Amino acid sequence: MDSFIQVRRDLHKIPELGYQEYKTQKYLLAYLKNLPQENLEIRTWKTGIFVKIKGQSPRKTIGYRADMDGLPITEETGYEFTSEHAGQMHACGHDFHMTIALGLITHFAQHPVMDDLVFMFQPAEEGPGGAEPMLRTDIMKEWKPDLVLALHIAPEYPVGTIATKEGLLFANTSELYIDLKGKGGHAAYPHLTNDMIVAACSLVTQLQTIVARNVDPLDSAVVTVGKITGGTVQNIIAENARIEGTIRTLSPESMIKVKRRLEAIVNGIEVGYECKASIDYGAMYHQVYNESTLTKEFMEFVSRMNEVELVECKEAMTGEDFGYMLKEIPGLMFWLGVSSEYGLHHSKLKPNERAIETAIALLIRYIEYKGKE
Ligand SMILES: CC(=O)N[C@@H](CCC[C@H](N)C(=O)O)C(=O)O
Repeated sequence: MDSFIQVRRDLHKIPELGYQEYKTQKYLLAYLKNLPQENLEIRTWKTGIFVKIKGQSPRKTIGYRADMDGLPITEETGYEFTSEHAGQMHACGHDFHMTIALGLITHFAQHPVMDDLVFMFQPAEEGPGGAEPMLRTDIMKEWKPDLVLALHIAPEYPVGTIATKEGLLFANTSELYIDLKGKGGHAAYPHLTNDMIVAACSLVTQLQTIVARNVDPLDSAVVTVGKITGGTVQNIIAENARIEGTIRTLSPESMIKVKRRLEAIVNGIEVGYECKASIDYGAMYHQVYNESTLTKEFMEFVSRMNEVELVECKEAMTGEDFGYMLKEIPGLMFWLGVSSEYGLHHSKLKPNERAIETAIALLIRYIEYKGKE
């Protein structure tokens, strides 16, 4: 198992943003080429990789997806194996997800398995999204799994915990980019300008009313602004401002309603501040919806294992483009407890590496169990 911890550390050092996972792909390919090749077929797609393992007497194909990209975060973990890429970090556990996939491939490249297995190393989960285009590839059409699995690390659960639920697990998401253009000028002559800093501040405040006043309190939604930029220097009134954020809803219908309300507010800003505004929704992810029968069966399987504790969790407002795979292929995603004081997307996230072994052991047994059906 120490070798997989080393793999995780190697991957942790080289985080790359969506569709720039060149070093990561190279590392994974070099690792895969060192495995016994008899039952293995490897194909690449952009910066992603498909790996097929031939089963002994396949009645179905089991898919497993691992995302590959890091985030634009400056790491502050203090790790000896800290990110070598300034301003980029594996702060969402994709180094774990890939290592666990390699652990499974390593095992099944050397031990017989009944069903065919297809592993997908997927770029750009954090954006702009790699799952949907990967689904449309000819490789995927040829190797399409009959069921598909994925996991996500969960800092809030102790190592040894597996958490999931039937139905909705992760929210619908949409990125949000709003550009405001007004009239800049001298800081001493505000009456001759349309200040986009003031417009942006007002817009951010008004956006908070969507969840507070337009979404049914028994439904749930999130409108988060994560970044504001604008202006040039302290004594010039800003001509431009940009707001970047994300919208989360529990249903695709609520997403449409939230966006209609948001557009009305942005129109109001245009009128009120005599400026121009443009909205770009960027990448949108379909909800992660766990297929009922498979999830029930998986949860029963996990609850029978002494080494792990099963938690039936609530849905979360996180997003995952794995939702697109689950829209077309029955399957499920689950949370893997990694016990970190700091959460996902935090510069100090330190997932406990013992969870790698938990996940590999669990999934080997589950895949073997599915082969006996
Ligand atoms: C598990 C997780 O943290 N996923 C990301 C997905 C990002 C989707 C997209 N870039 C957006 O911000 O809407 C998340 O932030 O939930």
